[in-house]
Amino acid sequence: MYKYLYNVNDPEDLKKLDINELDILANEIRKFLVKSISKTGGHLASNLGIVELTLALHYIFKSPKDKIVWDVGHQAYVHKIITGRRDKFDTLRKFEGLSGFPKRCESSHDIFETGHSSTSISAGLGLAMARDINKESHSIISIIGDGALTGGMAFEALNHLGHTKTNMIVVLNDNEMSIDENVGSLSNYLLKLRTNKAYKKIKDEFENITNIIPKIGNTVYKAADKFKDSVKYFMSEGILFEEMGIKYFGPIDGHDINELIETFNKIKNVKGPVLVHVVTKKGKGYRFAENEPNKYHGVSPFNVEKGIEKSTKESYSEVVGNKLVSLAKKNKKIVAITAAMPSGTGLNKFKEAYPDRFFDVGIAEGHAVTFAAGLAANGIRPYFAVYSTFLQRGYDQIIHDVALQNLPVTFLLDRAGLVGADGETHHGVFDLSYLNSIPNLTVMAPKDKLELEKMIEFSFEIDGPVAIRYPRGEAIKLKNENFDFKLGKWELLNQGENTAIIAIGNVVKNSLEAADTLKEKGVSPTVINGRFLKPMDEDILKDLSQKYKYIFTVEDNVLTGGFGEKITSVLSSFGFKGKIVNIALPDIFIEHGSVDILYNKYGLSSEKIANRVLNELNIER
Ligand SMILES: Cc1ncc(C[n+]2csc(CCOP(=O)(O)OP(=O)(O)O)c2C)c(N)n1
Ligand SMILES: CC(=O)[C@@H](O)[C@H](O)COP(=O)(O)O
Ligand SMILES: [Mg+2]
Repeated sequence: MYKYLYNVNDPEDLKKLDINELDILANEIRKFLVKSISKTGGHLASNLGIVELTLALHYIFKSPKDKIVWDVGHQAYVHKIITGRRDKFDTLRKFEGLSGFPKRCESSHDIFETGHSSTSISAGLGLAMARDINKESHSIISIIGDGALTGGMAFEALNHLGHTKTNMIVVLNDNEMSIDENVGSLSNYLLKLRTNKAYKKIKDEFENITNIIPKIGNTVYKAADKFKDSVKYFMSEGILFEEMGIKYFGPIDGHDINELIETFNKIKNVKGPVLVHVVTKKGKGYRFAENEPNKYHGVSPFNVEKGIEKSTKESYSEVVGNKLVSLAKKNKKIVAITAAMPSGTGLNKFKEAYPDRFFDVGIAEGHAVTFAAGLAANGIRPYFAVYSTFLQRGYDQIIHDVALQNLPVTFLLDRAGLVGADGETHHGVFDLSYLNSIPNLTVMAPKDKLELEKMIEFSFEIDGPVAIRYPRGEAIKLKNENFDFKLGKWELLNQGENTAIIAIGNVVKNSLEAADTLKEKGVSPTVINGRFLKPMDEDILKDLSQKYKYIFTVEDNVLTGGFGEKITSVLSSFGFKGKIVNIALPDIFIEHGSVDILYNKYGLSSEKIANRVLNELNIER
């Protein structure tokens, strides 16, 4: 089935192939990607689009001496395939398997680890500066997508790069898509560059001229630069990158392997910072992904012939989207904000229903937070739906721009807790800790769908900042519902004796199940839904401290600074003499793998919670 794929075990093997053979290899890689990812799940469309670009980079540069730095890293599968990891693709994103992102422990070709967006130019510049300090000689190539380029860090890095005049290559992989449609004025600017044929033609002619002039010292380069400058001023309203001191090359066809190789060959020795603008098609070669690249950005296993079939399960993100739409119908001041994740956060429905009250700011979480603060300072009620892990980008802004002024901004923290296959970079396991210490902020976590809806309604009644965190995946409905919902008041789910389990959010379910198991062993724990992290229910805690010998806390957050540690400190202030056991995630970065496997490994499954209680109580299992 494959003629060349299995012959490439190292980038050097590419160099034995001619252009036609590389083209055939590109098609084989696409087939392999579709077949393999349809079984494991993973990031499909971005990788299908970047095949020729990856081959050309590895063809011209000599990795790992030359350093290839991926932005976000979700599009590094082709790079993994040709750097000796092809045969591990059946383990992709599975527990103890290949990571979905670059990982230094996996290969010397993975220079810099990622998962979050817009880091590649900063990291590349750091590598380049270190190279210069160390007096080494190699190329640094950062590959950034048009979506990732909307992130503030990328601009900060370009600003720095142009100023330093360091030798470094930025490859802009422009497929006109973020996960969803790309947004912003920069995206419009790239469109202009892509479609400005006249500019491209003159630039091509300019490049032809410079190629035939004998290159004597620096003089010709300088003259050519000057000429290029004048063309630039004549033809364009101002080329952003050139104005920043970065030489712009492109746009070039990212599926024409010959053009890519020629371009990289030409620019590899150009002095100073260079940006190569490459135009690609997201989802290239697989009909379904080409037609709906957003749907095929990140996929679960699917049928190759039929494509992805619609899930019948309702996710927490959908619950949020629907609830916000209904709330916004009644309250005209409600607006919704996303940082480039309208589908992921369930805000697409809001976008359709209220396009004028919906804002996609691009991959710009920090900006989104302060933008929300500005809206709130002028009487609007913003709801910013964002993945827990990405809100880490807006931490100072939450403190400085929102909480300090006690502004009514609601943060909807999606993908809180363990997310599974994306691993270390994407688990939302720090939010309870990082939000806990912020004054004025109310922090809640629902145990299920109905409580999440209630919390969203409730947040509108609070005249100050609110954060609600909820997990990735299917929204569950538990039996116990007590909507006597008051600020800072917890919910008693199960009245027991001697022992209490206080759980927050997604692990309330596991704690209830653990209590059922424990009953069979003669232990009857009280189970409490600790729905508010902040403020805490000190009345319940006081009561427990007087009546109970053992108190267990359960959270899908790191132990340090989280729910359990806070309860421990409140209980000790009440002079609690019994034993407190905090069940939480350890002080390490949690690897990728299914949530069930990770819950089991880290003691958060119902079985592991029950066993822990029995162990502490010295009761045989
Ligand atoms: C800080 C941060 N916010 C959001 C995301 C989610 N995210 C992952 S990939 C992506 C789109 C990236 O678009 P682009 O760089 O153009 O790459 P493409 O998938 O189009 O190849 C987004 C928004 C992220 N990884 N990091
Ligand atoms: C690479 C990235 O950050 C996103 O594509 C992320 O993997 C999406 O995660 P979900 O599948 O949870 O939406
Ligand atoms: Mg893109």
